[in-house]
Amino acid sequence: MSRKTLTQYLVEQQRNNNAIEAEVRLLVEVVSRACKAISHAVSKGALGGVLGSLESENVQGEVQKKLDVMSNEILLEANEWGGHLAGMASEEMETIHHIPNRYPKGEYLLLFDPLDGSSNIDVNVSIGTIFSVLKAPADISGREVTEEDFLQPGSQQVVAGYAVYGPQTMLVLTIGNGVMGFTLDRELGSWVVTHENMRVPEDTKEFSINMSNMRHWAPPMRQYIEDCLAGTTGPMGKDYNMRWIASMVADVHRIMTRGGIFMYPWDSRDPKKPGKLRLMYEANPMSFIIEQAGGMATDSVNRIMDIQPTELHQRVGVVLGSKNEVARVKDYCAGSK
Ligand SMILES: O=P(O)(O)OC[C@H]1O[C@](O)(COP(=O)(O)O)[C@@H](O)[C@@H]1O
Ligand SMILES: [Mg+2]
Ligand SMILES: [Mg+2]
Repeated sequence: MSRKTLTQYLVEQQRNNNAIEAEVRLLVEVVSRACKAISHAVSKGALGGVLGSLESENVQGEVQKKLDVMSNEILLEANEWGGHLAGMASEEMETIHHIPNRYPKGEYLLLFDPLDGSSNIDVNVSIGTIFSVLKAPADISGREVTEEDFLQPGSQQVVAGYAVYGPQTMLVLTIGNGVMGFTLDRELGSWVVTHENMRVPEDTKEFSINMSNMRHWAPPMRQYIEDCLAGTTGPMGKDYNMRWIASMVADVHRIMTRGGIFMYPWDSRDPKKPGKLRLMYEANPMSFIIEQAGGMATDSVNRIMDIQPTELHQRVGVVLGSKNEVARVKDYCAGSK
């Protein structure tokens, strides 16, 4: 039995289910093609000269890896030509990217973290790409797109997805009616449906957090982890396992597959920042995917997708994954434990 490809799935969603517009379908096709090209570059490693850092820093003051910049360029170039977009924004660019005037302006906005998990590139551990699609305001055809147009809460997302470049290359996608997983068939050159209707188990015994920051966390977060570590002898009454890959894409993908809770909370190293991860390129798309799979995503207390962004590169605390465990952390952080 031959399996469905991404293209067949998207056509079906457009024609039979009316779940997406033609423009969105084409946009997802273009982004997924760009992810294939990134996957190809990633897999060449040292042979393709893609490892290592550049001299440059991005807007967040982080040293850019060669692959951060290459992946950004691949996504920009692919979507300028065929993306049906009004504009793009990326973790790696200070401000928004206008679509050159010579092309008809589309109605959508694309945001991405071109290469997530940069610290894992040179050590051959899973990395990925995260993306989010928003609808531009209705008057966009008559004017230039602005940064303001992108500042929409995550609940407005039309599509979110990630590609994970691991032992297998996978694309995980939501268009707002559940979550589908596709595996890249390198012989065919196609994304093939392999994980239908992905669901996050409601309960878990596995947490994911960078434990080296423990002394910097707020007391309720420390307490929650201490209670997890106490296992069967503590208030949770169960033993927990821990995983931290340090690529959000890979950690979230594990949670999408077998459940778990992922946390990058506020910490006192840089107290003015609400968190390390970026709302528009990381937290919102992952929250949309997790919620569509039956999970929950908060900044520790509030729903991430309800946050009204005030800046393009805004940061946020992130607690997401198995619903009942995320709710438990919320109880700790809201002061009820
Ligand atoms: O190195 P730390 O502090 O554990 O942080 C790891 C986190 O940082 C990130 O790598 C940030 O993403 P970028 O690589 O896109 O900057 C997340 O993917 C990951 O969860
Ligand atoms: Mg990232
Ligand atoms: Mg990145």
